[in-house]
Amino acid sequence: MARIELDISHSYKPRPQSDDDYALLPLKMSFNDGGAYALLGPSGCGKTTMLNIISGLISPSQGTVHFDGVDKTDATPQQRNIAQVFQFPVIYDTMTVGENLAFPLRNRKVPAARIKERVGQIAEMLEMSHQLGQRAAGLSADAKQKISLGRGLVRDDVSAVLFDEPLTVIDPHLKWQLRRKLKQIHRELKLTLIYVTHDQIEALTFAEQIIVMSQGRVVQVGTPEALFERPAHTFVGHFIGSPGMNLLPMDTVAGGVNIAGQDVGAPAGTAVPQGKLTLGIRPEYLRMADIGTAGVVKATVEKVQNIGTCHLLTASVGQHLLRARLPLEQNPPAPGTVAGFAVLGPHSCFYKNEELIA
Ligand SMILES: Nc1ncnc2c1ncn2[C@@H]1O[C@H](COP(=O)(O)OP(=O)(O)OP(=O)(O)O)[C@@H](O)[C@H]1O
Repeated sequence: MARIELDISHSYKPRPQSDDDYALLPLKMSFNDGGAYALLGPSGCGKTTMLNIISGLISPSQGTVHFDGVDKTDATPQQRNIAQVFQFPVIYDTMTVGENLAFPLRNRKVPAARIKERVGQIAEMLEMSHQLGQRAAGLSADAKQKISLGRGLVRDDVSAVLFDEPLTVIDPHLKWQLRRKLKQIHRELKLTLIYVTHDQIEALTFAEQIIVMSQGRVVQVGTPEALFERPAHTFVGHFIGSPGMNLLPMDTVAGGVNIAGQDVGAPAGTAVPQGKLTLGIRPEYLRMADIGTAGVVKATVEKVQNIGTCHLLTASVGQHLLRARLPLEQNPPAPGTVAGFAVLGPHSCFYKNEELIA
C-alpha cells in the first residue's frame, strides 16, 4: 500500500487555451494508505482521467504523481504496482474460477500454499467458494465480473486497487450486495481502494472519503456525512441527495432577509450572513411551519407523492421549486394549498458565489 499524491493538471489538447480545454484543471489531492475513496461526478467531469493518471495509463500534461514520496510520474502501471478492475470482465474463459483468481499471484511467483490460502479467502468473501472448480466460460456476466473484482483484490502487496465503474454490468440486486461486500472487504483487507462512479449511492455506501468532481475540478473531498450536512459548493448540494438540496436566492433587507422575493425575519439563534447569497436546505430538513413566523416562506404545493419512506412534497416559491421529505405520519397538504416552510434554521447552508460561507 502507498500514500498517493497528485499535483497535476491534464489536457488532451496539445495547446490548451482556456479552462474548457482541460479534462483536469490544476489540483492537489492525496490518498492515504489503506483508505477507501470514491471519485464521484457526472459524465465527462474527469474521473477516469484522474484514475488513469494514478494508474500510469496516462501521463499528466503538467505536474507530478508521487507514491510514498517517490516521483512516479513517468512510471508504468506495472512499476507502480497497481491493480485495476474495469467496467467489463477481464478474465480467461478457458480457466476455472480458481485459476483466474490465482493468476495475478502465480504471475508474481507467490508460493502455492499462500496462493491457495488467499484464493480461498477472496472466493469466500465474494461467495464464490462453491464455483472455484468451474470453467469461467459458462458463467453469467455477473459472475464473470465478480471474478474480475476478485482478481483485483487478490494481491496483498499492491499500492492500490483502482475500480472504474465496476458494477455497471451487474444486475441491480447483486449490485446492492456487492457494494456492501466491497466495504466489508476493505475493512478486512485494508487495501487502498479508489473507485470511480457517477452513482452517488455506490459512492456513499462504499467510500470513507468521496471526491466530488465537476467540469475538471475537485469541488469537495469529504465523508458521506459532510457532503450531506455541509456541502461545500452548491453543485455538491444539488448533486448529492435524492432529490438534491433546495437552493433559493437570498439578500439582506432591513429587519431580516429577502428569500426568493419574500421578506422574512431571521429566527432567534440563527446567524444569517449578510449580502446577496444562495440559501440551501435539504428536503430532509425542510419542515412546514406557520406563515408569518420568522424564517418561513410561503409556497404553493404542486405535488405530493407517497414514496414509501416519506411524503415527497413539491412546492413553488415564484419560479423556484422546493422539495420536502415529510414524515408519513404527517397529513400532507393538498396540491394548490399555500403553506409555510421553515427555510432558516440550524440546517440551513449559505453560499456566496456557489461556495459555502456559513
Ligand atoms: N482520449 C481522450 N481524448 C480526448 N479527450 C478525452 C479523452 N478522454 C476523455 N476526454 C475528455 O476529457 C473530459 C473528461 O473525460 P473523463 O473520461 O475523464 O470523464 P469521466 O468523468 O470519467 O466521464 P465518464 O463517466 O463519461 O467516463 C471529457 O470532456 C472527455 O470528452
